[in-house]
Amino acid sequence: MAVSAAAQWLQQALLDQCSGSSPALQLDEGLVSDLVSYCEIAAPSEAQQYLFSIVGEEQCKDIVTEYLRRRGDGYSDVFMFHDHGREAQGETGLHAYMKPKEDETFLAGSKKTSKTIKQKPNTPEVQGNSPQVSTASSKSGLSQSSKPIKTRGRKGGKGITLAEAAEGLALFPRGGPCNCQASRHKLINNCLGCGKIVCEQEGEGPCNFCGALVLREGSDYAGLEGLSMPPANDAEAAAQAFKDRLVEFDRSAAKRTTVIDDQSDYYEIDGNAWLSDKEKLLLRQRQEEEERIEAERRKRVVVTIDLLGRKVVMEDKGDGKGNSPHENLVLAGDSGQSGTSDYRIIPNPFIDSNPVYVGPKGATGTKNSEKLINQLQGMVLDRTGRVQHDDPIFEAVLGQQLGGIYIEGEPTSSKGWAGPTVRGTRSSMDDEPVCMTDNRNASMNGSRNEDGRQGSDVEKQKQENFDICIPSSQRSDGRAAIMLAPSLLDQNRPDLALPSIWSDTVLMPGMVLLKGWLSIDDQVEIVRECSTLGRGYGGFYQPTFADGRHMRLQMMCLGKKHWDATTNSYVPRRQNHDNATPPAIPEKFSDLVKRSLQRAQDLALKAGGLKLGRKQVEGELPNMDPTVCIVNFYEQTGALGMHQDKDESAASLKRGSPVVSFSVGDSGIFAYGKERDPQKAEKISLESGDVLIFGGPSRMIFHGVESIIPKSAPKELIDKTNIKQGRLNLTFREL
Ligand SMILES: O=C(O)CCC(=O)C(=O)O
Ligand SMILES: [Fe+2]
Repeated sequence: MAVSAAAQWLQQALLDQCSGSSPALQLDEGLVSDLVSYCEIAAPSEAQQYLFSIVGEEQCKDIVTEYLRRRGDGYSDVFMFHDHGREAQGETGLHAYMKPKEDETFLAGSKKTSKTIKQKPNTPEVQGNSPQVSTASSKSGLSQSSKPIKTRGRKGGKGITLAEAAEGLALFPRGGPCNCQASRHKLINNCLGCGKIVCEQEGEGPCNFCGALVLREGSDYAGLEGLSMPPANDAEAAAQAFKDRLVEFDRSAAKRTTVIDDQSDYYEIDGNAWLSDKEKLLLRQRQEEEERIEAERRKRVVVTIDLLGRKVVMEDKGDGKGNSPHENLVLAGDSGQSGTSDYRIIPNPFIDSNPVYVGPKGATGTKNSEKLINQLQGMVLDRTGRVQHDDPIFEAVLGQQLGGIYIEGEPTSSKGWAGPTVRGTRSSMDDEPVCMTDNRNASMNGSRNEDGRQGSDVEKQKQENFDICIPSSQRSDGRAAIMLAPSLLDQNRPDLALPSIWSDTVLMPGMVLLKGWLSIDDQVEIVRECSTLGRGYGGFYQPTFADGRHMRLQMMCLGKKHWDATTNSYVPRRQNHDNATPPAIPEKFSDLVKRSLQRAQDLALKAGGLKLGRKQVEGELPNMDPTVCIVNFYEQTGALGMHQDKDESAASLKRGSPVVSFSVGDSGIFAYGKERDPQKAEKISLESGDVLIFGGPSRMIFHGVESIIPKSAPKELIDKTNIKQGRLNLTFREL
């Protein structure tokens, strides 16, 4: 092995110190040789320190100085004696690797002595990003050269093994210390000594904190494969292969891992430090798009508020591709009139029975009613008569009768819903009658004919008067009357706890109720006859009191005279309205009156005989031959205030000639008593077919009709006559 001249000089200088009679040193030749060998591989400062500690500073100070000078590796005395142990830093700003103290953990299994790197001024020892081996020899032997050595297995000297790096034989490109923890600069690796996260700013090399070597994964500097010894046997080879697999698995774990960040669902955009501006913009756009889609979806929800059913129904109309079957569907008449109508209505999708179109033909009646009907043409009602929406015209007719309006479809049963058996308000009869209905007949005042009605006038009158039934012209095609449901006020009105009367009853002396005495056939005949008469000359009209108030009913008089509401008297002509003479009382009616009176007299006799112990009953319920009949038709809101029937002749009244009253159609709450005060009155329900007779001692009772019970008429009667909702009453008297 070649030995440098400096080493030879040092060896000789030390041996000289050991020779002579009084040698300064007592070292044998072998020891001196080892000492020189070590100095040759050590850095100048270490060699100096080594010699001082072995030989003694006093003895070998000059020798060391000369030896180092002879080595000629560029270190100045100043450096050697004053900068010992300090990390060398060249003009390139690169750090030389310094081995940690021996008691510190460095690289597993490495206990090499560190070497301080000699750095020549203005001579970069590191080129590019690759470290170069410093001027040092490998441990295997002393190097004669101060030039960088080439590493094993690497061409061009650009790479070193890990072992060499661990020995401190490499210079690494280093930046200044950085604590970004790889958030600003890319990651090099974690320091295995202290855990510090080393970034590219710091670069590979000794950890700035603890000095342990930190290399990036797969570093060119770290020839791990070069370090590994070939396996000694198969078991070791298998173990190494297994280790390599585990290490590879660990290294590629990040690539195989999919991170699902739930929080990103909530679009924490602005406050998210991990997003770039571009990513934020992208996420914001995506968020807006999703919000827009959601808003569109919500718009497609249909909400139906069913007031009567007391429920709110929501229907999602789906994805918008397929509309609801009801959407945009406008019900139309036969001729497609909906296309031209101003009142097209989208039907309620949640009612079982679809609404139907109001036919073009309205009811016969006054101009006002015709106008109303005309307005309703083209509108859509459901079969119950419920209005499909809040059109003002519909609202206008809600509180009124839709007389004469027909809808297409099956006939509607008036028993379609169940109303209470008895209901009414106390207040309705407190005062004198007040008009609560429309003035549909008011226009008739203008057509008053002083001369009475004859010929064509009569025909004209037939078209104009009120009809208690649905007109026959509209019946033939099976159309059914619109049945307006009772108002909420009606529905919620507390029922009066009236005693039910199921059979013929003597209510008081001279007052007898014949329950259901009129057969259905009788009732049908009465309705048909009154409908015909009512529409004709001298037929129905709405009377007006002297003070201008309208009675809440339709009236016509039959027989000898007409009752005048303005004068409370019987007159031959309807001078207060159209000067018509009253139609005659049909024979059939008179016959029914006589027969029913006979029955009532029988009952009164029995009751009177039992109650009063008298055998003479003639004074209690006399016979009567009807000469006049007042026919009243009460619509749903109709009523009649408390009154006495005292306009007949004095003789008739004195005799107690009875009033015979037939009730047909909807039931009515009938109040009666000895006083006008309705609060003190008895109340009974007069139902279709009932006959009430009051005469004799009861002839002058106060009585009135408090209210009408909607839809309480017998279905058979409606089916056979198409009578409108309301109550028909006929009172027969003898003048
Ligand atoms: O409608 C009724 O039941 C009574 C009618 C009445 O009292 C009358 O017309 O004078
Ligand atoms: Fe009366």
